[in-house]
Amino acid sequence: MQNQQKIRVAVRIRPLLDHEKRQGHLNSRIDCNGQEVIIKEERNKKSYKFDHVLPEAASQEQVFKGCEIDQLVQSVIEGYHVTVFAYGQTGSGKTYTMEGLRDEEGIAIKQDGLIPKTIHSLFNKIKQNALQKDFSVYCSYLQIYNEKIYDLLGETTKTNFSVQASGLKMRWNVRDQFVVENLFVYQCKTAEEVIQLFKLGSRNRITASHKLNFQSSRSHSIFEIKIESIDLKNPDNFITSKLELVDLAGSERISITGTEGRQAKESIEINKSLMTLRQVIAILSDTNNKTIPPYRESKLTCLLKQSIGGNCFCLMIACIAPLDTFYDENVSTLQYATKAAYITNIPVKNDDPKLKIINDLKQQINSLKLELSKANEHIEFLSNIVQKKDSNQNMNNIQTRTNFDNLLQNQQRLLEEEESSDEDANKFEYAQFNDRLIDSINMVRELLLSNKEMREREEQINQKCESMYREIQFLQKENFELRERLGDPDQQRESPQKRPSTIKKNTMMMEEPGFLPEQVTQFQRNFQKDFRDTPNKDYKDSQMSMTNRNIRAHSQRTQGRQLPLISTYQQNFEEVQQDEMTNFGRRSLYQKQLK
Ligand SMILES: Nc1ncnc2c1ncn2[C@@H]1O[C@H](COP(=O)(O)OP(=O)(O)OP(=O)(O)O)[C@@H](O)[C@H]1O
Repeated sequence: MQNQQKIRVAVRIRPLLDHEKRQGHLNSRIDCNGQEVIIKEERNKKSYKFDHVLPEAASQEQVFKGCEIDQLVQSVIEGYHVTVFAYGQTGSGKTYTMEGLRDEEGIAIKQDGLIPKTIHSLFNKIKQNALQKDFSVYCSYLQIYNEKIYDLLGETTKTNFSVQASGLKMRWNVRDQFVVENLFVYQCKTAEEVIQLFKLGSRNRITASHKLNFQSSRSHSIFEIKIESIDLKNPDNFITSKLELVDLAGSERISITGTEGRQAKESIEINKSLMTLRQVIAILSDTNNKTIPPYRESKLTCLLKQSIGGNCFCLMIACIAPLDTFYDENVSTLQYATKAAYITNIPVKNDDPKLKIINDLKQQINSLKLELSKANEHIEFLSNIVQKKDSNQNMNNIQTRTNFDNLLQNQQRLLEEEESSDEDANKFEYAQFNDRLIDSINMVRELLLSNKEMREREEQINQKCESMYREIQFLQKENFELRERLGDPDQQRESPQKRPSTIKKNTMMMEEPGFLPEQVTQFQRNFQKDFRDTPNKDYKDSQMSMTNRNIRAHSQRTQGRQLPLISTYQQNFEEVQQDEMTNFGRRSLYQKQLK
């Protein structure tokens, strides 16, 4: 039975700010009681129930405890993906809730929000589990600004957008996930290192001032903490999980915020992506609606695909600025929060998929070995029976011969007297013994045969296992080389911003440039298929040897290929794609010639 989990929803109502009070704003329409948020409007009295409701007076600590974030951190430690995201209109307190109170430079300095508290909680739990597991922690931080993805810990700074003007690419991977390419990932040993990185990235995040918020986030941000854990007792037990902490940009009405020009364009992009998010939430919350959620329509929903309707534990924090003037926005936020609470996720433990297969195969091998040893025992047992019968018969023969002289006369007499009846009895006994012997031999034969089959199966599994180990080794080597390679530009670049010394890893996604043996076999099979009906054998042979030559040349070329520098990676990747296109073109040509 799969572990189904509804998205948990918390609503936080922020207090009226001093300047709002001075301007005469009031809250006469929104209140809360226990787990309920109450709309006090005369004609439209309504209450909404949520998992957690945090009233105006709730401190940051109370929000952290009230939302049971500690439990979510425990799930990450156990190997589940977790997402916490803040949602609400502009100025409703999302950044305050997630990061804390910001200073003028836009860095959270006081009243730590959920992100710093969660980081501390995570490292406390790592410490508690240190005797059972070895943990590694990696962080990355990105923002989606004007529908482009930027690395907040990479080259980009607020003033320097030319480096990543086109934004980072996103691609779909084999595990059914969207991943961002070339995103910097930093290994961190302590909570302080993670918080330092987080602050560094927050400083790079784009903010602007408008009528509703003097430090409004103009981008959606995703701070990701990836945890790898290895069981110390059983090192094959390798688990990776991630904790995503998301601060969305707030929806805004341009007529109220008074934004113009660049900021107005930002507002449009923010509203567009939030609209897609709302569509996804609406579709997923309605079990009768069979429409496919439009995840692909915005970068935000692509990256939140696993979190909303996927395999994560997810907490949504809906933020409310309870001013009467925001009545419509607040009702809309409450409605979407209610819908989100109907969405079912299926969290799964993230064992490494390759190791999972290897472990399964190992289990199969063990059970086959067990069966084999049982079968061997059977064979031995039956062989013993057959041998015993043989020796018994021999013994009988010897005895008969030894006593033959003594018994001869008596037997002769008895034989003469009862010749016919004795002969019948002996014949019957002999036939019975014969039958049993044949049965036993057949059984032994069957067992030998199944023994042989099992041996072959074991052999196959071993081979599969070996090839997977080889593949893992190859991937590890490639990963190591990438890390090494990424180390260089990092050291060479003189960054004005200090990063922790443990910066080690980069998730730059590399496509395998050479052919895998399976691909070669498949390619040759395709070739055979294409030329199956070609009458001209010489032509077929020459094409076949040309194909083989190309494959050999390609693999020599790609094996000797230097791994590309980050800057030339894209170019090399296109070159590999070009190679593959050429092969594809060649095959199409063969097919045309054939026709
Ligand atoms: N619970 C709270 N207590 C006191 N002040 C708060 C609270 N929540 C928010 N604020 C203040 O309200 C203002 C707006 O908050 P914040 O910037 O977090 O909103 P936001 O939802 O992130 O807005 P945007 O979407 O525009 O980025 C800030 O000055 C913040 O300090």
